[in-house]
Amino acid sequence: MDITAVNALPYEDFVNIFGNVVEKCPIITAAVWSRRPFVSLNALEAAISEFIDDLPESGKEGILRCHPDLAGRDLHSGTLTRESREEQARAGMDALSSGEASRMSRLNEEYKTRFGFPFVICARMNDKANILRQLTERCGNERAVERERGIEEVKKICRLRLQGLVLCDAPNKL
Ligand SMILES: NC(=O)N[C@H]1NC(=O)NC1=O
Repeated sequence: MDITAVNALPYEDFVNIFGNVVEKCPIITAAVWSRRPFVSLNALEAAISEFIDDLPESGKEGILRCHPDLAGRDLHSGTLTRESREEQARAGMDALSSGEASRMSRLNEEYKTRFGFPFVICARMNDKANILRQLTERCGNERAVERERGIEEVKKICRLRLQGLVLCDAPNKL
């Protein structure tokens, strides 16, 4: 799908195709549709980033709260979105040893209790060891630092999801 085809999409199709580039936040996709035409995929990504950056702190935290825990309940109950399932599987989150799983669960809870939103990291850019290390380290940060850090990770996840949709030849997605 090239950018001309993206720009030609009615909003229903645009939201159907791109609605989960930010996890469970189709409102962002619906909002940026009115910024068409995009000169490139980067311009679409930039429009999403700007929308997120313009949100108040509560909105940014709301985006983080739409993300499932890594190796959390949704993974075990099979209720992850397709995108998140693939990302978590690629980082080995579905194949943790019982020791790793309990450590991840304990740290995820500690993080959420401390900050009021879940730990978010771009799973496709990190392996299991790296995720556990970063989760441990980031538990020690300040809330404002983690809010911004989490949002940076959301943008990385978004970029890879957009690339997967637009750069791979997927006419059936239209
Ligand atoms: N909590 C969290 O980071 N979740 C996510 N990360 C990612 O790459 N996909 C997700 O669903």
